[in-house]
Amino acid sequence: MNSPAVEVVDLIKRYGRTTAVDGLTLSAGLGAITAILGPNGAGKTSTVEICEGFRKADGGVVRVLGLEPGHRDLPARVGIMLQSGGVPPAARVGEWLRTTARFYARPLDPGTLLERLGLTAHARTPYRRLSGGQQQRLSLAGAVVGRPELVFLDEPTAGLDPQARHACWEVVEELRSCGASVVLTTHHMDEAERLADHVVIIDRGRVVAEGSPCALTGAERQLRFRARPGLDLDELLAALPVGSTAKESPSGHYIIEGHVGPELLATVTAWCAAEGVTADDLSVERRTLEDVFLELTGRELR
Ligand SMILES: Nc1ncnc2c1ncn2[C@@H]1O[C@H](COP(=O)(O)OP(=O)(O)OP(=O)(O)O)[C@@H](O)[C@H]1O
Repeated sequence: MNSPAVEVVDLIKRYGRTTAVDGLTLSAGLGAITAILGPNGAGKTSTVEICEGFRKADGGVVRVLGLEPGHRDLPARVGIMLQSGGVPPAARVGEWLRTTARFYARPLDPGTLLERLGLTAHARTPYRRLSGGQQQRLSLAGAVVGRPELVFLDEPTAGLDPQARHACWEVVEELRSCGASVVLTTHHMDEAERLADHVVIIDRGRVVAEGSPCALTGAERQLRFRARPGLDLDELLAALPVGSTAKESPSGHYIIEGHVGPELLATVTAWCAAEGVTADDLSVERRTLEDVFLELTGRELR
């Protein structure tokens, strides 16, 4: 069997008294997109930067394409997109990407990549004059131009407009279809749901759940609707089949879980009618990855 693209076992990283990564174990499959999710400060960047060879671990084992991070063969095989920086401020967009491409044996065409990421008109612009989103797109181009076997993307679409996010997703999906492995961190649950084959949720330096987006969200469905805040949910629950749950979160948004079928739907709408409540946006949906994420990691700010 092929070994994974990235394997992390019992990883520990401390900064003084802070244990940022606390016995974390994960593996990112070959040819797959693995998304690492977690609240601020969960240890995502620390973990990824250890895999990239930028930081030293305090314990555990990490293998990247079967090699130790920092191994001299890795730069030619691995692309890295950092959260910021990585391009000299005075470097002109087109020139920098062409120069970067020359380090690799079989690079992608820099001009095509600039076109795909909407940077052609800025080819002669120095990096420091680009907007934040344009800088981000150039960093992505730099990470993939060498046709890497594995690419690490740290929050690749943070701060990008919707058009740029979609362009970025297409580039990442194309990488996978060419057989590359992708490890990305993100705070966008929709991004993970759309792109990832495997999602790893980490909190306080440990893995709290992992699986495909479908496996994590499960087959269970929810009934959701909007109505005036403060409905009497105990009364509604009394009318619902045993085993149902009802919550208002946030104010004026209601979520009913349990055996969501025609009977439950009819009961909820009949109850609303009897109470003179108009249920807006009534829908039956699967739980989202965001629901699962908040359940696992809580709602307090970090
Ligand atoms: N260089 C550092 N020195 C001291 N503490 C650090 C350092 N880098 C990170 N930390 C701490 O380690 C913990 C994990 O940080 P890390 O950046 O890995 O989290 P993260 O999941 O990437 O967060 P975010 O989503 O906010 O980017 C945090 O408590 C952070 O304050």
